[in-house]
Amino acid sequence: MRRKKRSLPQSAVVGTIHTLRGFKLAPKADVDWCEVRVDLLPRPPEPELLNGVKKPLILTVRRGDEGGGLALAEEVRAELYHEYLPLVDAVDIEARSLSALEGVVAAAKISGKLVVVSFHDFEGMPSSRRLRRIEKGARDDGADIVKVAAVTTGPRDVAVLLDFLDGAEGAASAMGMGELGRASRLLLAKAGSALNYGWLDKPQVPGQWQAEEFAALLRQA
Ligand SMILES: O=C1C[C@@](O)(C(=O)O)C[C@@H](O)[C@@H]1O
Repeated sequence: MRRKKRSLPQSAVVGTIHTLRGFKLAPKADVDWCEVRVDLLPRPPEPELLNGVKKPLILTVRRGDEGGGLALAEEVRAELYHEYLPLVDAVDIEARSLSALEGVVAAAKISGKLVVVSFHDFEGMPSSRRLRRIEKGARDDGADIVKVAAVTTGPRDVAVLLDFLDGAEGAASAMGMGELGRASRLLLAKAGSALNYGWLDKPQVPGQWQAEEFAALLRQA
């Protein structure tokens, strides 16, 4: 598949591919984008598998402490990003890995790929001020889209994510995990979150919708 330069997604539903079966489901799935979680797959996928998805693709290779499945040396992780870069439309890098992977961001920019910079909090909800600082740092380092996923247990947590979207200085994504995860995802996608994740094969994060169900609900919401 030839990869043309993508414009920024708007309220797009992303189906995550984190199992080999995910590659089979993706081509027919009624979603806007797909994400390949190379770190969660049993082995690095063959290029044909990525080409077979036939949808705009995000490449993600997370470290264990970022919610990923890989305990690899940073050079190896960078190599994986470089290897798959021509086959995708965007790369997703966790904010804390930006300095280690600055070469990947540079290569993505040169080849016209979108750069998504993510921040995850699997324990709670950061303050609005902290999220704003993270956004500023990410944009300074080249982020086209800044994405936050954090635990939403009560209305205040959802409000923090809505506020993050509302005050963002460019394209942004926000989503809850846990108790109010699903409810927050519908609301945030409707409120303009650029990328909104759901599972294709099996749940990956507490609070995700099945991706096609999510897309259908959003059309009605
Ligand atoms: O950053 C994200 C968002 C996510 O963690 C979620 O909460 O749906 C799912 C991940 O695969 C993706 O890289």
